[in-house]
Parts: sequence; structure tokens; C-alpha cells
Amino acid sequence: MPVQRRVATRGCPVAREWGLERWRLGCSLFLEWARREEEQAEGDGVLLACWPRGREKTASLGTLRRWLQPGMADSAQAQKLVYLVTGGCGFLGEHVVRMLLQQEPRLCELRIFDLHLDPWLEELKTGPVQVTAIQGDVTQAHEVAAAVAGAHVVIHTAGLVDVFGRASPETIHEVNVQGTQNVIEACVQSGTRFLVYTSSMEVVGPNVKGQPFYRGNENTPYEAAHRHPYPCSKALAERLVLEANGRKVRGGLPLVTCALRPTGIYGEGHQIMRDFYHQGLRLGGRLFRAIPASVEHGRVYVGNVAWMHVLVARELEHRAALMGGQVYFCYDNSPYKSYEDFNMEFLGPCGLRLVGARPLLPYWLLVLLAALNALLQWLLRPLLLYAPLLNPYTLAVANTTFTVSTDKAQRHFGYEPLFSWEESRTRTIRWVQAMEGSAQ
Ligand SMILES: NC(=O)c1ccc[n+]([C@@H]2O[C@H](COP(=O)([O-])OP(=O)(O)OC[C@H]3O[C@@H](n4cnc5c(N)ncnc54)[C@H](O)[C@@H]3O)[C@@H](O)[C@H]2O)c1
Ligand SMILES: C[C@@H](CO)CCC[C@@H](C)[C@H]1CC[C@H]2[C@@H]3[C@H](O)C=C4C[C@@H](O)CC[C@]4(C)[C@H]3CC[C@]12C
Repeated sequence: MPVQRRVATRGCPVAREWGLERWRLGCSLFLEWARREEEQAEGDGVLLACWPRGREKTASLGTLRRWLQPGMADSAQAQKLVYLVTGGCGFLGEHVVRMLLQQEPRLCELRIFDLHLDPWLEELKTGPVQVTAIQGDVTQAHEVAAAVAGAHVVIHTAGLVDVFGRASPETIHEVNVQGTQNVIEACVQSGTRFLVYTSSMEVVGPNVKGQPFYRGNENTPYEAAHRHPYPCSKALAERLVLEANGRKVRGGLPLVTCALRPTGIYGEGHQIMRDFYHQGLRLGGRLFRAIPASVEHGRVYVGNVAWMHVLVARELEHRAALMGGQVYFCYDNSPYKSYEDFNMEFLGPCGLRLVGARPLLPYWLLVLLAALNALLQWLLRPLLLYAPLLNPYTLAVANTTFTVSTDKAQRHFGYEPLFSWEESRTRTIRWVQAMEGSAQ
């Protein structure tokens, strides 16, 4: 027998206070309060008793949502949501796609939009959800508009992630900034109301001065000054997304947007981890320490980043007033460590060793080598693409403490990591072990 708990809404301070002009805000806050009450009750089937006194009724949280936010509840009622994931074939995008299929029961169609479509998409097409693969380019407004038309929610993860100088600054800007503007316009034109943007910690820092950001949160003051095209483009795109919150979409309802800022993502499919692993194998099972162990670098497991996207996308509908226009760092319980020591959590059990308790080369020499690499890249550009891992920017990022400690996502939409640190670690180790050329 499910436990039923009666809660009088007159106990809710917001319900008492709300006025007509603050109806929407009141609804969101009230629902948030009701959700917390429901969570505190044990078991399923919690019922809430509604105000006013004497005419109290019982109603489930779902019913409350339908009463208070009728426009939004329509889609929930129909259980037929169309989601679009841009960049759905990328490292993070694939995890978001798989997470949506597992965790979003209201999904009826999942559109995956990417420049390059991967063969694994085929295996998804046999399930109950209609999976539509769309090959397209976010820089082409008409292709984006066609993909967005009819979607309820857009998760925009597509981006050009390049800190190695492979692409030109113009291309990075076009994909990350113009591409995002195209997604926003497509939402507005087609009447799509919910847009989740994958931003990055790099929007904040590390900054050009290499100042530490030690376990900061979304409100920690920090001078976000950048020169590199990648963080500049992510910062501009994030601003566009946040400024678009509240714009009227086709049909007259407001667009609701928010941005997620992952720190360095790791997990199955992480290309840089793959590169480090193969480099270690080539060097006879060794990697050489270049970064002091005392420099903390924020990391987050890809499964938890994907879970956060799915949750945000779901909850934006119910907590538009609270979450619209907000930014959230992506976090979990991964330990605070240096970039290299963190990688060794996975590469160590796969047979690699990190040589040196301290960096083997002095910092000034690394700076020189990084500058030399940048010069070589520039000189060789007409002939070939020289894009090593070490350059002045990657050295500065790896050498600057940047870690987050926040519970904003937990407070605003009930986020808790889906994967514990132990599970994230085990999954990542298994993936490295299964890699081609693995020492295991
Ligand atoms: N990897 C990280 O550590 C990290 C950290 C913070 C934020 N991010 C952000 O997460 C998002 C995904 O990053 P990722 O690491 O999965 O990168 P990724 O390169 O693996 O994935 C990006 C995807 O976008 C697609 N794409 C690129 N240009 C496109 C275009 N013009 N049109 C359509 N699709 C295009 C790519 O084909 C790819 O599938 C990016 O927006 C990135 O800025 C990544
Ligand atoms: C000096 C080298 C000796 O081993 C180590 C170089 C490591 C770098 C290649 C990486 C160190 C930090 C990484 C970045 C960080 O994790 C966050 C990012 C944000 C995201 O939006 C894109 C990826 C990245 C910039 C990531 C890229 C690789 C590093 C610079």
C-alpha cells in the first residue's frame, strides 16, 4: 500500500504570497516546494491536499502541474515529446542520446543532428522511440531550421572543441557562435520552447592571467578574460543563449534557455584519454610528469554530464521561472586532483606509470617548448598541420587550479550524480582496457 501524505498548501509561504502578476513565478516556486514535500514522504503515490481551507482536495504533483501550468502540462500529458540533440554523435552527445533513451519515458522521437553520423546510430533505431539521424551543419541556418521544426526540446551540444590550433579562429567562431545563433533562431521560428546549451567551464576560466579558481561556484567572482578562440567562442555563445531566454517563440510563448558548464569531461569515448594512453604505450608503459601534483583540475564523468542534461531538459518545463536564463556548473563526486594524477586513476590500472613525484622539466622549459610548438605550427601551416598537445594555452590550462564546488543544480532541479565516483572510475577503466592495442 503506497504511503499517502497530506500537505496543506497554506503551509507554503509562496502560495500565501503570490499575486496575479507573479502567477508564473509563484507556480514554479510552489511546485518546487510541493516537490520537496513529496520527496520527504516515504514511498510512492504521495497526495497533496490543496488550499483553500474547507474545500481541500487531494491531488498528485502531476495534477497540480496541470492545474498551475496548463500549457506546459499538455505536452507532459500526451507523453509524446520530440527531442533534438545537436552534436549527438560526439563524445558527450552520444552519452546524452543514450541517456535520453534510458531515462526520458515521455520521448516519442529523438532527432540526432551532426556533421558526421556514426554507425552505432543504427542499433538505436530498433527500439520503441523513433530515432531520426540528420546529417547537417549547424552553420547552415536552413539545415538547423529543418531539424528543429516540431521539436519540443533542443539540447545543443554540437561544437568545435579545439584548443590545439587544428581549426582557424574564424571556423571556431562560425561553428560555436553562429551555429548557436542559428539554433536559437530556429527555436524562435518553429515555436520550440526549451533550449539547453552545453557551455564549458572555460567560459569562466582559467583566465589569461592564470589565476586560480579554487572550488568556486556559479557566484564566485573571477576575472573571465580570454584570448584563445575556443573559450572566447563558448563565452559568446553562452551569452547568446542566456539573452534569448524569454524571447517569444512562434505561438507567443516564451523561450526558456539555460547553459551547463562542464569542467573537463572524462569517460568512455574521451579522445584525449585515448591519446595519453597510446602515448604511454609508445613510451614503454610510462608517462612523464609535467604538471605539479598540487594543481587541481576539475573533472566530471560523462555519464553524469549527460544525466544533468536530461534532467535540465525535463525540469525546464516545470521550473521555467527558476531555471530560465541560468548557468550551472556540471559536477559530481570525482576527486580533486591534477590533470595527470587524475588520468592515472584509469591509466594506472591499465598498466601505465607516471614517472616523477615532481615535474621532470622546469616550468620555464615547458613554457619555451610550448612556445616553440606554437612557432612550428605557424611556420609549417602552409605545408602541414602540426598540432601537438602542448602549446601555451594547454600548458596554462593544465597548470592553473580550476575546480568547482557547488550545489546549485541540486537546489534548482534536484540533480544528484547518477554514477558514483567508483562506478565512473570502473566504467572508464573498462573502456581503456577494451581499447585496441591495450596492454591488458
Ligand atoms: N570534452 C570536454 O571536456 C568538454 C568540457 C566542457 C564542455 N564541452 C562542450 O561539450 C560539447 C561537446 O563536446 P565533446 O567533447 O563531446 O566534443 P566532440 O568533438 O566529441 O563532439 C562535438 C560534436 O559536434 C559535432 N559538430 C562539430 N561541428 C559541427 C557542425 N558544424 N555542425 C554539426 N555538428 C557539428 C561533431 O561532429 C561532434 O560529433 C561542446 O560544445 C564542448 O564545447 C566539452
Ligand atoms: C602539458 C601536458 C603534459 O602532460 C598536459 C596537457 C593537457 C591538456 C591537453 C589538457 C589539460 C586540461 C584540458 C582541458 C580541460 O580539461 C577543459 C576543457 C574544457 C572543454 O570545454 C574543452 C576541452 C578542454 C579545453 C580540455 C582540453 C585539453 C586540456 C587543455
